[in-house]
Amino acid sequence: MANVIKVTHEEDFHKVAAHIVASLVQTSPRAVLGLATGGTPVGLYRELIQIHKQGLVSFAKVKSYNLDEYAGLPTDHPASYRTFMNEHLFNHIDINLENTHVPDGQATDLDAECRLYDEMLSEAVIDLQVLGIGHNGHIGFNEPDDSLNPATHVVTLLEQTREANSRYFDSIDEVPAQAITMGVGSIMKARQILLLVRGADKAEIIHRAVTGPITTQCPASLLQLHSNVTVLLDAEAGRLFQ
Ligand SMILES: N[C@@H]1[C@@H](O)[C@H](O)[C@@H](COP(=O)(O)O)O[C@@H]1O
Repeated sequence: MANVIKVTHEEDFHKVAAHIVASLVQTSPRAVLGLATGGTPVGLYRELIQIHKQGLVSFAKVKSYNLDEYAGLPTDHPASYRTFMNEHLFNHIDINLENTHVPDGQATDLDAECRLYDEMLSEAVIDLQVLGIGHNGHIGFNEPDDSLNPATHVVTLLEQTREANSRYFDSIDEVPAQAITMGVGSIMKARQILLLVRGADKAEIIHRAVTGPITTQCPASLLQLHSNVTVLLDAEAGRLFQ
């Protein structure tokens, strides 16, 4: 059973998330972080930058692995996840960019890139994996399906996922059809998972993921099998939890 934390005030959401990440890095300066993109963790990253600027935490020895990246998008495209991470976090803290890893969506051989990413992951145990959730229960870009691939793989994005992410592009036609994502096996291997969920539109899916059946049709429900998951909810996303 996940540890579910529901916060009342929106600003506390980001502060609580940042406290969890920063405390880990303070006690384990060589921590390995699994990082996520999307709108939800932006406040967490903003708070971490603040805490870093106050001199309370250093990321100099931290390593990071991101969950996913669009296929075929230039690394410096404004909507690439590499750009997102650089702009929202890495460029503002003392992390060594060489210690940050985001799958290379521009690789000519995407399957080879997936194998390479898995090799890197196999050499590093993720201490804390930050996750968001898609409206259909996806984690990373692991979309609902009859079966799930445990390893890093190329995925064809569902239309609703492209639609949800089209806000970062000029139009939905520009959203890549495919992405590279860490698999659920790699996510489940993390020592600790912090699942961040905000907004009324996520209330039903997160309730289903935490309390409903464990099914590949809701990839986040597999997290019920992990022994150290914290689900952080804002008031709206936590509407269906007592
Ligand atoms: N690949 C990312 C996911 O990692 C993220 O969790 C999801 C939700 O994003 P948001 O937080 O913007 O709702 O968006 C994308 O699909």
